[in-house]
Amino acid sequence: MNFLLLIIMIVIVDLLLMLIDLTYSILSAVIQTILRPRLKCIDGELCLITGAGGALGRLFALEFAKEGAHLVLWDCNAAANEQTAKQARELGVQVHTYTVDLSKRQSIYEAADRVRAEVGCVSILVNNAGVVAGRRLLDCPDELLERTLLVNCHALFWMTKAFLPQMKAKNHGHIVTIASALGLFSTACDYCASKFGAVGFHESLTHELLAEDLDGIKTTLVCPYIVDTGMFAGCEIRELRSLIPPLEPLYTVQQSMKAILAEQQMICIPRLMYIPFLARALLPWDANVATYRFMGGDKCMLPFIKNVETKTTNGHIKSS
Ligand SMILES: NC(=O)C1=CN([C@@H]2O[C@H](COP(=O)(O)OP(=O)(O)OC[C@H]3O[C@@H](n4cnc5c(N)ncnc54)[C@H](OP(=O)(O)O)[C@@H]3O)[C@@H](O)[C@H]2O)C=CC1
Ligand SMILES: CC1=C(/C=C/C(C)=C/C=C/C(C)=C/C=O)C(C)(C)CCC1
Repeated sequence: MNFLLLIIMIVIVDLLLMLIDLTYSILSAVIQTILRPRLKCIDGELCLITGAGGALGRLFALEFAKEGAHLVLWDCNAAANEQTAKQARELGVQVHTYTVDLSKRQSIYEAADRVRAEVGCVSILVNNAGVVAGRRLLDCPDELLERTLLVNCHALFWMTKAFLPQMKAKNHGHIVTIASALGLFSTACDYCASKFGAVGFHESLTHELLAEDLDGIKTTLVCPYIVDTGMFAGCEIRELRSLIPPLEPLYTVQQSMKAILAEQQMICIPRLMYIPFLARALLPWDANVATYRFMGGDKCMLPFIKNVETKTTNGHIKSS
């Protein structure tokens, strides 16, 4: 009887402590939103960015360079990657480039070994590379569907397995996942499943680090809406699109940088994207379908898919 009482007391005390933690977390999140959070210094840190030859990857590289971080840039497109490296070197930081195919696990592990031997310990990892097939499910070759999952989702596992051990050894590091608003709510596109996977990976990794009390290793999840980089050229919602225009690439990266340097857990860009995310969880399915239809979210990928089809017919689109 006394033992049962003791257990109940412990649970009540734990519950009270949890409620204090919960209130503190909500209050500090509100205060962080209102006040300017303190940004950490990353001068001299080694930052690896994947997809660094692409639009957002290049801007991330330049922003990290401005903060004084040395760079390791990965991309499958060597020429574009070198172009990013050239611009970053002009900012006075050391830059090392690697041509890596992120859809191949072995290629990731081999490049990671080379980085460790040739450059040193990566302390900031920005998993930015991403692809989309942009076809209707039944029209899409299996290899392209597979590539979306390999690059946008599986690669996150291999990258983390390759670079987390050194971060753990020092209890110091930061792993950034560039996912998407389409990792929080979906529309008709092969890409969504891979980005949902990326969000799930980020969350479970974060829980694992917390459970091991590795509080020196931070994680940040970035979930942008459409960014004007060309990756989703044609994707649009109905006439109301001026309410939610595509994001400027530089704005997207600067907002992401603020979140990373503030060691923020997650950022939706723009904040408006929290609404469909919450609606997905709170409203019945049919209510969500009604809002999708009203906003044009149900068919937003059709013009993009048409674009891809046209380019494919003209032979401009790469299939791997
Ligand atoms: N643009 C948008 O609307 C949004 C983008 N995002 C995410 O942001 C990230 C960056 O997007 P963005 O800059 O627009 O895209 P880009 O296509 O401009 O850049 C992606 C880069 O990754 C490279 N890459 C593709 N596949 C591989 C691979 N297998 N191995 C190594 N590198 C590869 C690409 O090379 P190559 O050009 O040769 O294929 C390219 O240089 C992606 O994760 C994307 O999903 C999130 C929200 C919105
Ligand atoms: C579905 C949907 C919307 C449209 C979202 C779109 C068009 C997102 C595109 C995101 C992209 C391209 C991300 C890339 O990573 C609204 C109108 C916001 C709200 C209703 C539900």
